Amino acid sequence: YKNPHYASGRTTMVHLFEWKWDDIAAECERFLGPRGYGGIQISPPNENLIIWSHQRPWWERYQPISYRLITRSGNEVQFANMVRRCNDVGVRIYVDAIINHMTGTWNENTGTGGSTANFGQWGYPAVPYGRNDFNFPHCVISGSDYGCCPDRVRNCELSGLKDLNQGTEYVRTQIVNYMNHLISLGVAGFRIDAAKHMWPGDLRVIFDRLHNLNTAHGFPSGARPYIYQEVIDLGGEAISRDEYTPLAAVTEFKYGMELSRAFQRNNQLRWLHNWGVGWGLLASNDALNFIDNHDNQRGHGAGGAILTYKQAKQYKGAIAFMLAHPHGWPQLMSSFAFTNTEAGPPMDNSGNIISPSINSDNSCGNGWVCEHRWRQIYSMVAFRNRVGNTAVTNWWDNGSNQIAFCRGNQGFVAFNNDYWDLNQTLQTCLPAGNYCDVISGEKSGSTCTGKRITVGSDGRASISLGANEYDMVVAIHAGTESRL
Ligand SMILES: O=C(NCCCOc1c(-c2ccc(O)c(O)c2)oc2cc(O)cc(O)c2c1=O)[C@@H]1CCCN1C(=O)/C=C/c1ccc(O)c(O)c1
Repeated sequence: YKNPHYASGRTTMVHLFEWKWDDIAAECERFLGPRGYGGIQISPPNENLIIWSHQRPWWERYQPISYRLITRSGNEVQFANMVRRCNDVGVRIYVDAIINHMTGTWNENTGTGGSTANFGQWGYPAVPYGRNDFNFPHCVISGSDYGCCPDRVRNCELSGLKDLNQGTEYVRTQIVNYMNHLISLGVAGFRIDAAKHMWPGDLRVIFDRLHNLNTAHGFPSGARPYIYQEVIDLGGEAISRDEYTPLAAVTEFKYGMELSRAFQRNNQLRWLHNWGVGWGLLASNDALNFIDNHDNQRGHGAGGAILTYKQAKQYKGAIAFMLAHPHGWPQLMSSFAFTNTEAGPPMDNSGNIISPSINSDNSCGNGWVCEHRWRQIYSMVAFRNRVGNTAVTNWWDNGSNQIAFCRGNQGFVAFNNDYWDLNQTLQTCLPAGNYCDVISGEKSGSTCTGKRITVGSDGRASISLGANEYDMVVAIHAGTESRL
């Protein structure tokens, strides 16, 4: 369950938060496929409760009312079409699976597919679920439970959401059928939302009943779904992510928390020379890493001040480091712009999501940020694809916030987060020749729109990175995007 099954040469997933299925299919064909992205995490495709009382908040999609594939992102036909078109261009689809709970209790009780529910009776007729399918006695998790009481964290309601009992055969069957239906449609795996709130033993039973991936979508026979479990664990809680790593991969919230600290100068970059398990991070193959995600980019997630698109220069620096460093499997966030942390995606006054527009400079409009279309970010995806599993070598730093390192003889990257310029002749480990810096520009024919870097026969090059430049990174590699 720890292999993403990316098409060969691809390494990186992007979370297209709240995108519609037709728009994702188009983005696979016009951008993500050609640019070498490996996969997409999509928003929950199952029917969710409509919550107008909070103006359709982003978190209404985390309140299931059934497992029917009908949401504001589209219906089952559009879902299947998206998976087919993305797999056909080498881009995998991972489903955000909300299997811990159903809805909270609201005045509104209609779902995005028209299903209704009876919250007071724990009645979800569109599944169907009834009172016996939920944990008993009724209890709600309180803040102090996280530190003392694993049973309550698993058996009580998370923020008032009806808490399913995955210990019964009936509930397991409903969940497994939902996930196997998605596998039959060609998805490559799942994010298990709120995994901390479910018993590892129940999850193991559920995972082991999942079918192999669908070979008609290009997966090798016998391929198991890629599963990454959302376990927010920054330490100090009774439940540890180590209970979940024997099962499948786990979201590594420490990754983004520590890199956000470092790139905001609360830690010197030089300390990143041993980035990895030396920092208390999960083992590389167990870790799904990210700088920000849909929850902590809104500040109520774990870990304090997380870098987001709003702090663009530092954010691109942290993203570049994540993509340049071999540790773990990276996930990029692709957001809609927000100031209100409850707000849902751009929508018309009937509540329909407005599609991203694509500007002439390839950026997005209509309120979509499209970080995955930022040159500095997609260029580092190509860098990561190129350098493969080569090792970090020739680490250099200035004892402060200027660092540089090689990836085998395939790539070289340098960072300057000091208040003074970086001007050094450094070992790039690359073959002699001329390279375009893929951060300040890109290769255009036989010229560079940004910096041009000449590597000598000794592999050394003169690297300059001003403290006040637009970006704090220089990156060159042996691939066609950089090498002249
Ligand atoms: O203040 C809120 N919630 C209480 C504090 C956050 O607790 C939640 C956590 C949570 C937070 C921290 C933890 O350590 C933890 O174990 C769980 O996970 C969820 C997962 C869901 O599928 C749906 C939810 O409503 C939540 C949730 O409310 C607002 C209003 C309701 C949704 N929500 C939110 O803030 C929604 C947050 C949310 C939604 C989806 C997620 O995947 C997620 O990680 C967080």
